[in-house]
Amino acid sequence: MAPTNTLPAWSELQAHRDDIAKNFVLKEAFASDADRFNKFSRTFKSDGISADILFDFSKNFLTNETLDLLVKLADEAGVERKRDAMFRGDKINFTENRAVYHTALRNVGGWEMKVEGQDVMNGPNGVNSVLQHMKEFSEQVRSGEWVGYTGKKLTNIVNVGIGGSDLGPVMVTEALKHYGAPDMTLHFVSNIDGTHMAEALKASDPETTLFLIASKTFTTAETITNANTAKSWFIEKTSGKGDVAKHFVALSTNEEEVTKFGIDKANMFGFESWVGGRYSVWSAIGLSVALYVGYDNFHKFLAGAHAMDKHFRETPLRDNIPVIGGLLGVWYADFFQAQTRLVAPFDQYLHRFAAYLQQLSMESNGKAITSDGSSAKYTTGSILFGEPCTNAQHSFFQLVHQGTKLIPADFILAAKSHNPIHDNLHQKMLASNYFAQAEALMVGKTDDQLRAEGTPEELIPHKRFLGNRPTTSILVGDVIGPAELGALIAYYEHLTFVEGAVWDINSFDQWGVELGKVLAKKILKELDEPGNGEGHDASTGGLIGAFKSFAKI
Ligand SMILES: O=P(O)(O)OC[C@H]1O[C@](O)(CO)[C@@H](O)[C@@H]1O
Repeated sequence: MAPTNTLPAWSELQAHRDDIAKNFVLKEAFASDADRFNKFSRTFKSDGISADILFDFSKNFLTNETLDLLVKLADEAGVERKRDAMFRGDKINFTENRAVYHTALRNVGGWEMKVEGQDVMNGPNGVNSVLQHMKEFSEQVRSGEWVGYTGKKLTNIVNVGIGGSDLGPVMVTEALKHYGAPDMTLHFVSNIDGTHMAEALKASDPETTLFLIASKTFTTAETITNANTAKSWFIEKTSGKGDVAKHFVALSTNEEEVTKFGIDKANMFGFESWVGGRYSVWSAIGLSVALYVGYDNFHKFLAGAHAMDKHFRETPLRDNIPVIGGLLGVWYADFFQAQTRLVAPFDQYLHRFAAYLQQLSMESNGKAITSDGSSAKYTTGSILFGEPCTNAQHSFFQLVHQGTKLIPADFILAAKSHNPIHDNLHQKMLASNYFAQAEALMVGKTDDQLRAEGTPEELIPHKRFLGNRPTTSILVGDVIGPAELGALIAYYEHLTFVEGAVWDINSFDQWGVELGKVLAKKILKELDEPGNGEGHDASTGGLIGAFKSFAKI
């Protein structure tokens, strides 16, 4: 396609942006249009999910004309065509020659889904058969029918995986803790830092521990090293009597490596190469979720995501919620030079949500090369960060309110708490902060207001809030249950897709993580050889030498 910044809508947006930047004051836009909230909010409703989710985009730099132009840009960039290609199973991950088909994993609606003419849902290794295996296994473990080598129920789950084979399962099991089996303890070991595994093993009893070795490729150095350490520990602790087949299962696409590791292929939960790591929580990689919250809840989680898929697939662009979210991402990044996006859930259960979204967003759209191999002449992927509120307010929100950078923010709140303790006071305080932060960021505080409060003149510049800082407020109409969580994650997946489609980059590869891996492999060998390694710059060589001398290696 023609470079995105040469599309007609791009220059129209640029001209429009100059106008908006000069004249657009959010609070005045509300004052002059009583209908603004209705105009720019969208409610996500679906049969697949009992609660409505309200997406309020009205506190963004948006007018009718902005939305028209952004939709025009999406049209010209072929967002719908690219979306349809994804749902058709085309190989849109063109640098790896793969389809991008995580939507098939949650296809509870019975869509026909094929890759290279092959039905991916049915058949011996199809999505439905893996789901059935996950259902049976999770039910057997939860009921105590599947026991360890001494006949004890397995209640301690250790998931060994990194990146997408860790972040999704951690985030989702934390988010759904309310639904978790009370007798089950979960550990997620990802880091190659031995401390991570050592601490998990310290808290584990081999008789009751189930290891899930989660790796799409089953070649990731950290995961395989951690898995081997876990296996040695298990064999040693059980004096060789422990039955690996009962205590180790694999979640992977690579049967050969799984078998080499010593896991019976009957205990392997497979998926296909068209599932990207950061999109894999819906696949066998989500087994820890099914074990912890039960298969029915896992199924609801899939159903919530499918409901969002349906909305994304079928809704015209102007009302399409992830499309609006993605276009706003482009709008701020490319036309307002916003470098970051803040996602702050007002929900303690979502305390790993931003960490999860960091991989989703930054591994997907941290690319500078477009589909024809040329460099993008515009800004792409934003830096995503976040923490749950109200904690974040007492930490980095100072910069969001009064710093020099524009930081568009998403705030997420559930109308109902799973823990309405103290007569729901906590939830009401949480909600009041959710409303107050977005309002404060928008309305700011003027010098006149400060003066009226008696602020000394010399403090006025310090206490002034310029306001006019955009937010998107997402309000879940009930508690955040499995289906609502599924829909929220799918919203961000599709938002990321839309951004990547407009930027004309491949949101589905991750070559940028390779170089460091290769260098680390070489240096690992050098640590056991004399000297400071071969061919390094003076700093790297010097550091290697200092490490060896400090650590007496
Ligand atoms: O599941 P695997 O193959 O072990 O990969 C783990 C992670 O490593 C990455 O490839 C990045 O290094 C991610 O994309 C992926 O989620």
